[in-house]
Amino acid sequence: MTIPKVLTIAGSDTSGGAGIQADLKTFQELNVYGMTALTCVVTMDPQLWSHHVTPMSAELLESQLDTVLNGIGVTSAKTGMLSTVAIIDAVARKIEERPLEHFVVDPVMVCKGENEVLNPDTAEAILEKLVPKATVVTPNLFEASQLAKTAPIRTVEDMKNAAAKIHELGAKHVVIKGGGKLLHEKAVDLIYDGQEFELLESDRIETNYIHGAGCTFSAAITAELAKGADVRTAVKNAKAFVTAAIRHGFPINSFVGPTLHAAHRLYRD
Ligand SMILES: Nc1ncnc2c1ncn2[C@@H]1O[C@H](COP(=O)(O)OP(=O)(O)O)[C@@H](O)[C@H]1O
Ligand SMILES: Cc1ncc(COP(=O)(O)O)c(C=O)c1O
Ligand SMILES: [Mg+2]
Repeated sequence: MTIPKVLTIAGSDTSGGAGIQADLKTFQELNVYGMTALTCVVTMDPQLWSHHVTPMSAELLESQLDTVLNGIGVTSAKTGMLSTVAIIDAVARKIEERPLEHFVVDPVMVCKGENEVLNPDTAEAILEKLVPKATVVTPNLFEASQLAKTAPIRTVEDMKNAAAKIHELGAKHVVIKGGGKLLHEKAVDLIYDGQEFELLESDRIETNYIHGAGCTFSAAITAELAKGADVRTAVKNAKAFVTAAIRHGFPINSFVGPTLHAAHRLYRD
């Protein structure tokens, strides 16, 4: 049996629901072999749950990328939290040396529950260096407005406008996640391939337990692409996977609740 090999280039969420942990759990659920290149470690204050990000050195990240890209080989990779410009430069360089069949860029700029951009310099570097190489880029509403340099996105029309601008930056497919924040009764995501807009709608679930939903969604897209799906099918399957995971999200303390990565397997509702 051959199992597709995939790579996540992302940060460690010590609480286990987002970041590299969400990616690996998703890869496992979707029957692909997951490997990692760690960019940073995120820890939380036990009393206040404020986040602290400790970056890896760019050299250490490069060694991890060499291990996987040159020592093993993958067809599909995704990025998550990239904590410094040096790290983003290193990712861009390594991907240029060894082009991938599928490169999913999840342009993580914020953590849910935190209002500030992690680092404004990294937002610009992601836009310049990684988005042009992306098979799929998966911003949430805030990240889409940063990449497209538009006002806050509130409606489906705003999403379409931002998607067209992000496509012009060079991403082959743009997937903007409306999630729970759009002025809409459904959880709407938009796919744009430069030609056609397609809206994906699912029930909007009333819950606070959505930590790591974006990581889970982009990891599922990466896994589905690695198994041979076309982009639209991969995004649709990923949406079904993350919707089930959100439906069965659960609290792990008084601050945070992750999605349940096993939901698609445990509950078929
Ligand atoms: N309340 C919700 N109900 C149903 N789906 C949701 C909800 N919130 C987010 N989603 C979906 O989860 C996925 C991740 O979106 P989102 O949570 O906006 O990303 P991020 O975690 O990057 O902010 C998207 O497919 C989005 O539509
Ligand atoms: C390491 C890491 N990556 C990514 C994220 C973003 O998570 P989400 O999938 O909720 O956008 C977080 C949020 O805490 C994180 O800690
Ligand atoms: Mg996100």
